[in-house]
Amino acid sequence: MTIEDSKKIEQKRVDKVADIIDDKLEKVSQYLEKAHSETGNIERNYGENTKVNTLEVDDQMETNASVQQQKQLVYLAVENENILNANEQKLKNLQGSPYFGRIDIVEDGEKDTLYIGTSTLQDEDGEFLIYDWRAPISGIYYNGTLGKVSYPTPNGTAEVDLKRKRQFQIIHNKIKNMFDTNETVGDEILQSVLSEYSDEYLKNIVATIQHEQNTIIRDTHSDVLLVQGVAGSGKTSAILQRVAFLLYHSRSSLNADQIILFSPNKLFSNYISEVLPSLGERNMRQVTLNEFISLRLTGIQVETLFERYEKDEKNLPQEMIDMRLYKESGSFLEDLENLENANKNHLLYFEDIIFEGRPFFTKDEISEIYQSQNTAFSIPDRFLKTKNTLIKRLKKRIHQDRDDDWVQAEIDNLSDEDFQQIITDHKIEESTNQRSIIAEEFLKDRYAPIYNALINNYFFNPYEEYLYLLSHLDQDVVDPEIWNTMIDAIDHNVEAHKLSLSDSVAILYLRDYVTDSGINTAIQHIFIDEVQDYTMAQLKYISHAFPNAKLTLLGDRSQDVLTSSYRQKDLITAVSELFNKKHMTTITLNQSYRSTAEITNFASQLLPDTEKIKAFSRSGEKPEMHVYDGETNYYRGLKDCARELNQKYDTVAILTRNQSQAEQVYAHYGDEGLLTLVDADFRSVPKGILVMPIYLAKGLEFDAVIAHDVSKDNYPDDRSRDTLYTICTRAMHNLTLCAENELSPLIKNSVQDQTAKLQTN
Ligand SMILES: Nc1ncnc2c1ncn2[C@@H]1O[C@H](COP(=O)(O)OP(=O)(O)OP(=O)(O)O)[C@@H](O)[C@H]1O
Repeated sequence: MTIEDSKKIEQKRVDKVADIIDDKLEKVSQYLEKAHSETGNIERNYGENTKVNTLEVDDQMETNASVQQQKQLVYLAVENENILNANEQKLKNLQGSPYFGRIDIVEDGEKDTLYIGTSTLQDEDGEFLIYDWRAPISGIYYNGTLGKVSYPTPNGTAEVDLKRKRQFQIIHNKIKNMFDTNETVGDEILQSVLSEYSDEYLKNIVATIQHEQNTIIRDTHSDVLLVQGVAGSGKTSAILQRVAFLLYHSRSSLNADQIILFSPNKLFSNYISEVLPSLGERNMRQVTLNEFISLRLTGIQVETLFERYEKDEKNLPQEMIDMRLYKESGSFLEDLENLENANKNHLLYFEDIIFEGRPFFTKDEISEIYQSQNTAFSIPDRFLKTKNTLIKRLKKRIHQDRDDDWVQAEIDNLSDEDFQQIITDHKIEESTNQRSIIAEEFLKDRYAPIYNALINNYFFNPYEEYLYLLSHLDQDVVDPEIWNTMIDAIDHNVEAHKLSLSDSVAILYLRDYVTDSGINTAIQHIFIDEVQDYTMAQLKYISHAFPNAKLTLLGDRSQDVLTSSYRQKDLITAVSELFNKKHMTTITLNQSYRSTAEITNFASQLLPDTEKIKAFSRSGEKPEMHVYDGETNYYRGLKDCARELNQKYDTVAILTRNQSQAEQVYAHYGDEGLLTLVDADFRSVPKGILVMPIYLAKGLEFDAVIAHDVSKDNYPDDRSRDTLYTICTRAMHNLTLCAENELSPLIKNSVQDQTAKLQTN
């Protein structure tokens, strides 16, 4: 049979499946409409008073049985609607492009043909028209070459003979491309996908997942999965496909709320937000490291990495580097904990508990309770016993105070309604001492802030404790005098309610340890993108805060924009040392997909020989270097260049080293309407000509990139390598580097090697 004949047969099948999808969609829409009006009816039946909040079903508030029953009905109706909505979304995702792969297999002598798409579809008889890409057997499509292959089943590994692997590109239900291949997923389809222009949102890669990426996506065994992947190798894409895979794999025990992705910034969060919905799944929770820490340290302004980077001198003094490296290491946290344990007689720093402007429990009273605990117990145990004693004393006070005159007077002053409310709220029955019971409940409400303060451990001052430990730490990192100056600086900072990231993490770790709190056992998976920006202390804290979570860490040691000026250890080595007690798998991705081969080869030259990138065979224009004589020429040239590129490409990003350079470009531009200055408050990346510092463009990609001022002054030496590399690798189709006067030594060779074209102006 010719390929054309096969294509006709395949097209017929696409038409048939497309009709079935349309039919199913219509039915689901009808069911949905019905379900929606049913939910409305149930709600309306009970009127405003019993109206139930369907978003936040708070069981404690309403105890009334009929309301509970009502809630259950609404809950079921909403659940039903949710299921239908999810179904509808899945069918919509299949519409127009129902599948992308086909495998022909022989299993136990029986032939079978399977089509693979974003979700399962069955016909009326239960026949599978499409297999979900995450089904165990679909793994063959991504991993196996023709011949004998195996896949996991609940009863062990099954073997099949893979006879054919076919890929489709189906657009608007028409087969645009169709190939039989022996490879993971052949170049033709990838070529076509990768040559598309950039979008506001990252797309899923489900149809073209590559072998190595598939290993990351389908890993279910590792406690820590570390991926070192070159720029554009699909790390972020793999994370999102992996989340979708895990949700399918552990459907009954895992939901999207039990997964957290630590992402670099808000722009990035928005950029990736469409991938999971396009795969029929809900988005996981997303948080930046700063948000995560700030939430746990209320009232403190935690310095962001970006802020610190902006402030950092290019040449940090060696002592500063040494202190930073120590305070960012996992062993720093261990040293603090060990020191805390070493002196059994050390008195923790306690705080008065203030109620209505006066100490309710003084720190002397609290200290006395703590000191009366047997020192044979651990610090967290003694702390807990102290807390329990305080709670008991509070209860006793409530019991004692209830007959006090002021309490009785306050009760007398209660309105009838409030009085009655206490009786109803606390189900107080009529009895001789009803009034005392009411007084007690009244006091409980009144003293609730004290109870809260005790429960939240506000009587412990972790800041003072941290400063104390720092000043007693037997460190040999720097001169004691310099160390003490650093402690004084933190002290000042705390007074101004400010903290650096590394101090915040240490304080949180210490607070959690002493108070035995801060742990979230519900989270099952933590994903960290751009892990090269994290310190080992931060990773240690995250893994301590989520003890049941498996970690997937993805990064690129060569994109260490924020700390390359002083970081020394290799990412893989450092992470492996930190998690040496856990089952860890490391995967390396060397192939880049984002950029044309010309751009990738150029960027690759910036890296040491051992770290070369494999370019994908998509060719385009050679990167250009424009050198201008003097500032006026430079900015005029930069502007012309951006305008010219914008005629061909929707998004042209001028990327700078830092915020002030971005502002400088913006100021020189004059014609403001033509250029958008993107800052940390942006939630999405607009089209047109943009200017932004590279750290905000982390993880993003643009059709065309202009690297701003790649001169000798701006990128003088090796320490600028990571920044320049990260800038260059954001470009998909076109890369232009502009410099004033003299080119940076980092790229001078590229002209001789002819990986870039030089143009002097
Ligand atoms: N298997 C694939 N099929 C199609 N496109 C892919 C594939 N892998 C990666 N890509 C594309 O390559 C580009 C880069 O992918 P992604 O952003 O996931 O890489 P990354 O490793 O996170 O990059 P970086 O570290 O540079 O931010 C994206 O446009 C993505 O869609």
